[in-house]
Amino acid sequence: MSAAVRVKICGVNSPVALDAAASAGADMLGFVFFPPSPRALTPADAAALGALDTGGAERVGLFVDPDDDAIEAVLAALPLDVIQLHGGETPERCAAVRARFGLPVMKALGVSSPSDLDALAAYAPAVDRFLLDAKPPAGAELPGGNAAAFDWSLVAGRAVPRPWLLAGGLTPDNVARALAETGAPGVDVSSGVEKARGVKDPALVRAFVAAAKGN
Ligand SMILES: O=C(O)c1ccccc1NCC(=O)[C@H](O)[C@H](O)COP(=O)(O)O
Repeated sequence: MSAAVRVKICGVNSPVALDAAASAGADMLGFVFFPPSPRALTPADAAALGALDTGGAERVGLFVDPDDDAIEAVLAALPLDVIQLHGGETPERCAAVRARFGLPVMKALGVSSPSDLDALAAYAPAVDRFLLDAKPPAGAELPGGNAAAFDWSLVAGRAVPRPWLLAGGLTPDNVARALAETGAPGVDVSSGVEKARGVKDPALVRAFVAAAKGN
């Protein structure tokens, strides 16, 4: 029997969203610390959410090319279980963040061609997990969370040297097919469970987790 699919709901930015994801059985809750995002939290917002029960889900803090002070400020407000780096961080920077904060690092890599996966080998010693995502479409304002999918055949059956999540354009309607076609051990979603940009829909969150976990 294959291991249970791990599910991350990203862009959790309200008590309603947190409760929906936690009660649906999400394994990871993503908190965005990138001010231009409509999903972004301030450290004060994070402190309020940090008081809520995650139901055992890991708290993942998402940063884009952060300096150490930015991560410090968040950690002072909200204990994190994982740091997601979603910018142009080098393997050396990922290793430095992991050493400085003593937390697992999940590195997001954009995928649009086979050669993008060559970077996995260089990052593997420096990180604990990968998130394989679509590259931002032309003109996008955000490096992620754009409801854009990539060609799943690029990662189908691929030996990824760390636990990983498939991301980009997933929805309750396509996640089971994405898992079947790629063999990914886990999935990440943001836009596909929103009723408006930056606003999670509890019913879509429940439907996504159920579809990903085969319930
Ligand atoms: O979601 C954001 O607002 C965001 C902002 C800046 C960098 C990354 C961001 N999201 C990264 C994620 O992990 C998303 O969940 C991932 O890109 C998938 O997004 P979507 O295609 O919208 O499901």
